Parts: sequence; structure tokens; C-alpha cells
Amino acid sequence: MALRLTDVAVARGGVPVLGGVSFTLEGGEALILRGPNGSGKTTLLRTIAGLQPPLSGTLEGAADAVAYAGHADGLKSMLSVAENLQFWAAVYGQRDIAIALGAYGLEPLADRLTGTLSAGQKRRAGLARLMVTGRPIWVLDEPTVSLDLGAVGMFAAAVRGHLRAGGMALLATHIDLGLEAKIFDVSGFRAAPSAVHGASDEAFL
Ligand SMILES: Nc1ncnc2c1ncn2[C@@H]1O[C@H](COP(=O)(O)OP(=O)(O)OP(=O)(O)O)[C@@H](O)[C@H]1O
Repeated sequence: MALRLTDVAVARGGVPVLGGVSFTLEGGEALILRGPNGSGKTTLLRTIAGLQPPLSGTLEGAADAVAYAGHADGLKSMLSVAENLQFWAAVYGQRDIAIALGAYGLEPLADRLTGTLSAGQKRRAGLARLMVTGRPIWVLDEPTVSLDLGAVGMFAAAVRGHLRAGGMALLATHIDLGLEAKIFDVSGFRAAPSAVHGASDEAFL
């Protein structure tokens, strides 16, 4: 299986952000999105995750295959870490959370209410969530924010394991994770300036 984008254009708040984006990601491959702040990385990732439609172009291989980790951690603060992972495992028809807990050193925190965790601990739990989805394409937006060096290592190891198992990873990150990955710089794909200004998609704020 593969994720294939052909001549994709994306918009935020009705304003075109990127155009002419084409790439293919095969099983076992990672692709890192680069580009300055505001260049459209998040918008492209949200489109691939199915949170918004592309303006034009075709996107193949993403439906029912993507697990998305955006800026929010996707955790319920009044559930424990284990309960959160069990919840997400159930959503995706999976059961085992032990591997995910172990991969991010979360066993000692398994029974803690997620709302009482530190920012980095929450981020570890949010990333562990990906491992209980069983989904082949991990789409990650700045995944290492709040992580200390040890946790960055845990994350890199989790991604490597996912790739070895034939999975794919698409990441927007400014950090060198030591992964063998293709780089896609979105800077060269800026959409032509539009006459529309000041719009926003508040529904997603
Ligand atoms: N909710 C929104 N409504 C309207 N425009 C938005 C909204 N969110 C972001 N934008 C604009 O869309 C453009 C692309 O933003 P996007 O978040 O995709 O960039 P990014 O490359 O991920 O940036 P960063 O590196 O800062 O995270 C920017 O000009 C941004 O100001």
C-alpha cells in the first residue's frame, strides 16, 4: 500500500495555502515536511488526515489508513493513561495497550489521571495513542514538542519500529530525529496570492 498525492492544493479559512503538491510514500518509508512557520505544513497534514478536503488534486491511500497526532494530545483529562489508551484501542478495534505503554515508559503512570500529567508526559501518552490504532500511516504534526531528550529517543524508536513493520510516517518537525527519511520542503509550493483576506475556519480553532 502507498499514500499518493497528485497535484494537491489546500486552503485554510478559504485562503489557498499550497498548490501542486505531489509525492508518494510507500510502506516502510518516512517523509519529513519542512518549511517556515505559516507555510502550510499543518494544513497539508490535516488534509491528509481527512479533517478537511483538498481544494483540488487527488489523495489516494489515506482513507481509513491514517492515525493523526496534531497539536492537541487527543486525551481525556478525567481518564487515566491506561483508560485513554484502552479507549483509543477500542475505537480502532484493537486491544493490546501494553506495547504502547512500554514504548513510552508509561507503566508507572498508567493509573494516573491524564489531567495531572506534565506537558511532556501528556505528549508521551498522546504519541502512545498512535500505537494502539493499528493504522499504517502515522501523520504527526510537531510530535516532539514538550519532549525531553529521552522521550525524543522513545519517539524515534517507536517510529523506526513502525517503519520496520511496513508502516509509514509523515511528520512536520524541525528536530533531527536521526530517521532515514525523505524531505519535502513545502516552501516551493506556496499557492498564488489570493484576493481573500481575513477569513478563518473558526470551527477548527
Ligand atoms: N484557523 C485558521 N483560519 C485561517 N487561517 C489560518 C488558520 N490557521 C492557520 N491559518 C493560516 O494558514 C496558513 C498556513 O498555516 P499552517 O498552520 O498550515 O502552517 P505551518 O507551516 O504548519 O506553520 P507552523 O510551522 O507555524 O506550525 C498560515 O498563513 C496561517 O496563518
